[in-house]
Amino acid sequence: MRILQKSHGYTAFEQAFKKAHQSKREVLFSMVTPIEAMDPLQFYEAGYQLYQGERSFWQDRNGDFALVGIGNAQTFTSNQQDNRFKAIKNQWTRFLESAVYVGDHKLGTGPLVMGGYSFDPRQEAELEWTNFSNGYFHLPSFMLTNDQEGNSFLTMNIVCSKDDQSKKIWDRMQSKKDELVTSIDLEMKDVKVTLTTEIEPIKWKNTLTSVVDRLKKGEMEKVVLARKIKVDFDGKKRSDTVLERLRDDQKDSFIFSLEVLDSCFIGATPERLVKKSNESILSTCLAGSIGRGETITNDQQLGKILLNDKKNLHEHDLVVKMISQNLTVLCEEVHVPAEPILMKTRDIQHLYTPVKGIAEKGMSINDFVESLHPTPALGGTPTKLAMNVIREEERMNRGFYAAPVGWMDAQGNGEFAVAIRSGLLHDQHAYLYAGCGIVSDSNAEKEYQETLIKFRPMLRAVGGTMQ
Ligand SMILES: C=C(O[C@@H]1C=C(C(=O)O)C=C[C@H]1O)C(=O)O
Ligand SMILES: [Mg+2]
Repeated sequence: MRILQKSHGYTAFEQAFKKAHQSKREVLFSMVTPIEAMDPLQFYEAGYQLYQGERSFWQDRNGDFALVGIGNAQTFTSNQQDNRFKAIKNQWTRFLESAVYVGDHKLGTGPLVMGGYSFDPRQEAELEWTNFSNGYFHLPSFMLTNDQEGNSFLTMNIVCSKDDQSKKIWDRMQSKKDELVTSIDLEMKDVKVTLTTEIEPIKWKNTLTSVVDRLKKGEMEKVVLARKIKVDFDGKKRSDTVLERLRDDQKDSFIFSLEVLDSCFIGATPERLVKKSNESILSTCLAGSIGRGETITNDQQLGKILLNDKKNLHEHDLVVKMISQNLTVLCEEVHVPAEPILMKTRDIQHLYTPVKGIAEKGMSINDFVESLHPTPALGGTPTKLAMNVIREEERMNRGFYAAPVGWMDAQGNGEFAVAIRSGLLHDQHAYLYAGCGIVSDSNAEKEYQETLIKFRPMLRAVGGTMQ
C-alpha cells in the first residue's frame, strides 16, 4: 500500500450518494490523496489489465509535471463542426455543478479531464480515426499527479447515480486502487516491425509544388502540408513501450498518449499551444526548422543560418502575428519578444518565440484553445483559405495530429500542446504524421527532407525503419 494519509473518504462518498438520490441526478465524487512518489509510466502500465483503452498520459516539457489517467469515470465528446469547443465546455461545467470534493485540491489534482480535439472537424474520417470524435476528453477514474516539487497524488473520481449501492462501489474502487499503486513488474512482450511505408511521397511533393505556385500568385501566405507513414507490426503495438522510448529520447518535449477503445494517439511534441495557471498565460510560436549538426560548431552554425534565413523567418513571423493578435483579445496584457530564439530537440532545431500574457477575468483554458487553434504553425495564413487547401490537397485525415491535446481542470486551468511528432496506434499498425510550413519560396525536396527529420522521433519510438 502506498497511501500515506488515511482519508475520511467514505463518509463524504456516502454524502455524494445521498445527494445523487435526492437530486435524482449524477453526482461526481472526487477525492485526492497524497501517495508515495510513483513513476508515471509504472502507473500507466499498471492500468493496462484493468483499463486498456481508457488510459491517458501527459508529461510536460520540463519533465517534472506528469498526469496519468486510468479508466473512464465519464467521457465528454462532441462531433459538432462549429461548436465543439463550447459543447465540451458546457458538458464539463454542467457536470461539475453537483460535484463533491474531498482532500486538498492542488493544481493538477482533483477533477480534471484529459483529451483533445481533432485538427479539422470538417475533414472526412478515415478508417483509422473512427474511434475519435471532434472533441474527446475523459475524466479518469484514477489519476496520478506528479507535481514540480516531486510529490505524487492520487485522485479517485466516482460518478454516483441514484440506483447504485455505495458500499459495493467503494470496496471495488479501493481494491482497484490498491492494484494500481502496488508496483508489479510487468513483462511487456514487444512486437516486430514487418513493413514501413511512406504514403505517396512523390504525389506529396507534386502537390507541394502546385501549392507553392498558388502562394507565389499571392492566393495566400502560408499553408502547412502534412503526410503520413504507415508502420506494420506482427501484433498489436502497446502504447506503454512507445511512451517509454519517447520519454527516454525526447527530453524537451511534451509526452502524451490518449487511448480511445483499441486506438491510441501518442507523441512527443515540443510545441505548447497554451498553458493557463490562474491568470498567467504561456503560449508558443514555433515554426521554421533546420537539422542538428554533428559537432557543436556545426550545430551552432546551422542555428545561426536558421536565425537569419528569410524563408524560415517569414514562416515563423506569421505564427507570431496570429498568436499575439488572438491573445490580445483574451488577455489584459501580452508580452511578445521582438526576435525568435532557437529551440533544439534531439533531431531538429526550430525558431521559437515564447509568449506570455495575463488573462482577462472569467476566461478558461478551453477559451484559449478555441481561439488559438489552428495557428499558422499547423494551418496557415489566412486560416480559412489554408484549411480549405489542406482539406482538398492533403488527401488524408489528420485526426488528432497537429491538434490541441492536453488537460483542463474544474477552475478553467490547464495546458494544451500542439500534437505534432505524433502517431496513431491502431490494429497492427502505426500511422505517423509530419508536416511543413509552405511559403512562396519553399522547395518541395527541401520540405520533404524536413518531414523526414520530423518523423524520426516517432519512427525511433515505434521501431520503424526507412530506407
Ligand atoms: C507540422 C509540423 O511542425 C510544425 C512546422 C514547422 C516548420 O515547418 O518549420 C516547425 C514546427 C511546427 O510548428 C510537424 O512536426 O509535423
Ligand atoms: Mg518549415
